[in-house]
Amino acid sequence: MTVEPDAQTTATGVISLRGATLGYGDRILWSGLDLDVTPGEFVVVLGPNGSGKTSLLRVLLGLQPLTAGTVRIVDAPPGRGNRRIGYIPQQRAMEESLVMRGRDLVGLGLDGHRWGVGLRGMRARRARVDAALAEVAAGGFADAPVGRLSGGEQQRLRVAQALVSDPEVLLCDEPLLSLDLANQQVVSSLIDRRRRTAGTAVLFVTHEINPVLPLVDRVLYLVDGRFRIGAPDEVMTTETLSELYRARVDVVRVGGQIHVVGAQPGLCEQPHHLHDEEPS
Ligand SMILES: Nc1ncnc2c1ncn2[C@@H]1O[C@H](COP(=O)(O)OP(=O)(O)OP(=O)(O)O)[C@@H](O)[C@H]1O
Repeated sequence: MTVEPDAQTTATGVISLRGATLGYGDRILWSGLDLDVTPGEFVVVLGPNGSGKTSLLRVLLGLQPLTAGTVRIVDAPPGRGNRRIGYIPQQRAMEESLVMRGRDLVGLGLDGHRWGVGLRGMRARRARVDAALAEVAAGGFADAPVGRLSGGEQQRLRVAQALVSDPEVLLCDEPLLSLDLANQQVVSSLIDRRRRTAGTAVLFVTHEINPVLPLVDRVLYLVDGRFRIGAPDEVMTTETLSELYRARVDVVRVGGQIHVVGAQPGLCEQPHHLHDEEPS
């Protein structure tokens, strides 16, 4: 007798979606999504405003149920407060009046009970926080009130908070937004180092692929209920994106960067200075 394997036994990824559909009321954001993200893989999620990128992260965080299909993340259905999942929320400046120290912010990423009570537990916890701070080179400002730190410094602390529990999956929602180029590089190389050294799988929502392009293994591109998944060279082409957008979209490569011209607002690069380049 042949036994049909179920979604659980066939799952090969630390993130695994099968026939996943998400809609709000009559509106379907995406449907029939099959995706396995393997340990150490860097998957970027792209798409115009409102295409359902953040909603995908909310599903994986257990904050939003699927309309149909199945989802598993680190061997379990999504649930709140799972320390095997690190999450970097959208970059927002913290209140200037926020007096919490950086090291306390990072400590919020740790489970209380895992470190035990008493002096030994406190020491172990502190050592873990110190290690996370060192990993993002934030030791120098760890005791300052976070409200007084620069956007880049705050973002390094958010990365440390997401990584302090040694997660197997890192979910990032536009973590480079409003960072300057130097800090974009700092933050993306921190994330890259973690997935290379610890095998943490990364799902990275962004509007701008170029700052992370050298790191990307696969792209999940969502447009108006449709999607494509594949290597950047497969997905980021004039043909594929025109098909997805159902309109002419030119993908132009300039100096190792990818520019998308003619798509809906919210994704496009500036379309100027690109006219002489060959679409790929
Ligand atoms: N709880 C909800 N109820 C109804 N509609 C919702 C809910 N949450 C999100 N939406 C809608 O779903 C759509 C997708 O939202 P989502 O935030 O996932 O998009 P996104 O791709 O991350 O967009 P952006 O690039 O603008 O951040 C939006 O139109 C949003 O208004």
